[in-house]
Amino acid sequence: MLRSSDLNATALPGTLTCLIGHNGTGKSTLLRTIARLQPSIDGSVLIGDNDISTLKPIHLSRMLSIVLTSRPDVRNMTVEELVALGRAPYTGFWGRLSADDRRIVRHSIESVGITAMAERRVCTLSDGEMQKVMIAKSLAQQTPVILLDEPTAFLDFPGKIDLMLLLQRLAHEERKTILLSTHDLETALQTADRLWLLADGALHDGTPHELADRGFIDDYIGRKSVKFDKQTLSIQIL
Ligand SMILES: Nc1ncnc2c1ncn2[C@@H]1O[C@H](COP(=O)(O)OP(=O)(O)OP(=O)(O)O)[C@@H](O)[C@H]1O
Repeated sequence: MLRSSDLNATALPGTLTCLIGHNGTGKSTLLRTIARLQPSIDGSVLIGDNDISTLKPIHLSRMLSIVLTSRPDVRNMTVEELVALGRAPYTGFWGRLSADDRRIVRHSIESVGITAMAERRVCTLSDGEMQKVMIAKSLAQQTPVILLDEPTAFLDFPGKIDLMLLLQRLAHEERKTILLSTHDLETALQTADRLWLLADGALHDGTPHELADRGFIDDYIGRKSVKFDKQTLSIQIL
């Protein structure tokens, strides 16, 4: 849950929430603030009953993981080794993996369908493959909350659909709270359980149909040459 004087929104377990808004409205800033990568100017972020500003880093890293668009500088690692870094909050100073840690890493790799590339070097991966690896790392971290900043930005159209359906499945089947920012409005409308729409300094929180019915999607598109169908949540350029 997010609270401040102007913004108040909740992302729930078992749901995929998409954060949308025009360029520069503050999506990345909001995600980075929720993940405590930058200090909050105002308001508070609660995970369950815990205000994240009061949590020790080790506890926060067991509750929340974030997948950013930047590639980690670990080009010589294998995919499996990188995913295993997700176990860091549990493995202590030396980072030694137990049999249970290894099982969790393998399961995370299988969950995102990248078993065939487990032995590949990270530097050989495409952007889309890298996104899946970072999601597997996040799964290995076993956090109830996963944040992703524009995970579909560099993917081709089928890749975007695959990734959104993967995140939807992880939210629904593994009861994760998944919050991601995206500019892919139509894909978000079709796959998200809820939307957080940042516009005019406010955050509108609701299901895609609720926000569509309240006129927020039309306002966000803001073009007479674009027809938005509230029933099917589809967009047509006239
Ligand atoms: N390090 C920074 N220093 C100063 N201003 C910043 C910094 N980072 C972002 N901003 C500004 O804060 C505002 C929000 O930026 P942010 O990157 O959060 O937006 P965004 O919604 O993610 O944008 P986009 O969709 O273009 O990625 C913008 O006006 C941006 O210029």
